[in-house]
Amino acid sequence: MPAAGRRRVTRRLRAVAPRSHMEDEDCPDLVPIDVGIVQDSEPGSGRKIPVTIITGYLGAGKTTLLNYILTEQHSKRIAVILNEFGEGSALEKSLAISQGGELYEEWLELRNGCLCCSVKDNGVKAIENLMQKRGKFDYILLETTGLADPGAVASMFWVDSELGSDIYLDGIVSVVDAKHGLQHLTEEKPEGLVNEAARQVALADLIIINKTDLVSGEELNKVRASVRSINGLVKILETQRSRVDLSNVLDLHAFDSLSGISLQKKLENMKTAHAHLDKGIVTVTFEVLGNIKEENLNLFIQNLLWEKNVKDKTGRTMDVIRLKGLVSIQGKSHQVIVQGVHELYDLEETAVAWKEDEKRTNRLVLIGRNLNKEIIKEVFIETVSEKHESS
Ligand SMILES: Nc1nc2c(ncn2[C@@H]2O[C@H](COP(=O)(O)OP(=O)(O)OP(=O)(O)O)[C@@H](O)[C@H]2O)c(=O)[nH]1
Ligand SMILES: [Zn+2]
Repeated sequence: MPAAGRRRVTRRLRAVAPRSHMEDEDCPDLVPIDVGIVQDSEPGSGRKIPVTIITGYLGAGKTTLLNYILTEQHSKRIAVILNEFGEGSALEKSLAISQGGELYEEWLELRNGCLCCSVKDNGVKAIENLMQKRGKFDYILLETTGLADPGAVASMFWVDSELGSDIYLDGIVSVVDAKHGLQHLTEEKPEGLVNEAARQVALADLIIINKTDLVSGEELNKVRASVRSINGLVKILETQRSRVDLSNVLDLHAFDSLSGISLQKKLENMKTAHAHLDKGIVTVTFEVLGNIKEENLNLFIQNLLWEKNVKDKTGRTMDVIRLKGLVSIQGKSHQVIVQGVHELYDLEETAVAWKEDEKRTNRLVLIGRNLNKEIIKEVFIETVSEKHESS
């Protein structure tokens, strides 16, 4: 990999990251593609390429989903990065040759216009490699290893997206095994450890419950209910052999202001999940009327995500994995969308204007552990009503 062109995440951060994240040595930075001159002369080349992260527990059907997409006729030019960790039915045509300890991915061009390669790592290097083939594809699908934390991978793209990178994070899709998913999701982990399967569901913008051929309707209902109790916001599809309408997977715009309108509908229709007493991941949602100051909102979010000083009744830290919301910021005529993944978050004005006769309001959804709706709402009200001197 060329050292030239490497850039640290240091300026123009849209997604706000605490310092600890920025200094995280485990977080490989993406190499921005050198398109400077070409960009202006070639029509459409300035368009950013969406990346969808495909996650899901070991053997759930991620590779099956990507193979399906690769072999379907769909007039889309999709670059697919398969994770070859599991044996599965990965396209064996693709090669990953180890040379001097470094992996070199070979990209295969398929008959339907798609590109494919398989990798052993988290796939970020494969994307760098792929970007040298710009113009040959319009979309990137990235399979992560079954035990990966998709939040870490997502954060990399998200932070990078405003740094002149040519890609942006479109959404996180999680494949859940209908047969074994319930067992994975409800498995108790020692205190302090996160259940990876549940985390993948918590972070997802779309859930595909796969292998429905292996379960009864009753079992399927249980898996669906378990998924829903973890993530009250996510869209759920059910499949066999991961056969899914591509339009449901691509272009979710889950991380940009375009998702504001669909988020609004979801928030309005959302029923608050029952308060679970267990240690599992849950979704809580609350609404507070009024107009808030941006700096106060920042303070609230940073206390929650960075300082982690919001505790539940028993003193346990509320651990927020995913945060979404639509809020009313003083001085802004449009609704503002809040997005958070782990410690990164971002505020962006949407295209939806507050109507004159409309009550301005703030709706927030949090997915994570040890969340207590009443306490969070109280802390929110306290924080946004405090008079913090603005400069
Ligand atoms: N019965 C049944 N088997 C399926 C279905 N979808 C996938 N499989 C099988 O399940 C196994 C695992 O599928 P993969 O697509 O490799 O799963 P994966 O999530 O990529 O697995 P890892 O990469 O190892 O984590 C394969 O043998 C598939 O053929 C389905 O809908 N029904
Ligand atoms: Zn796989």
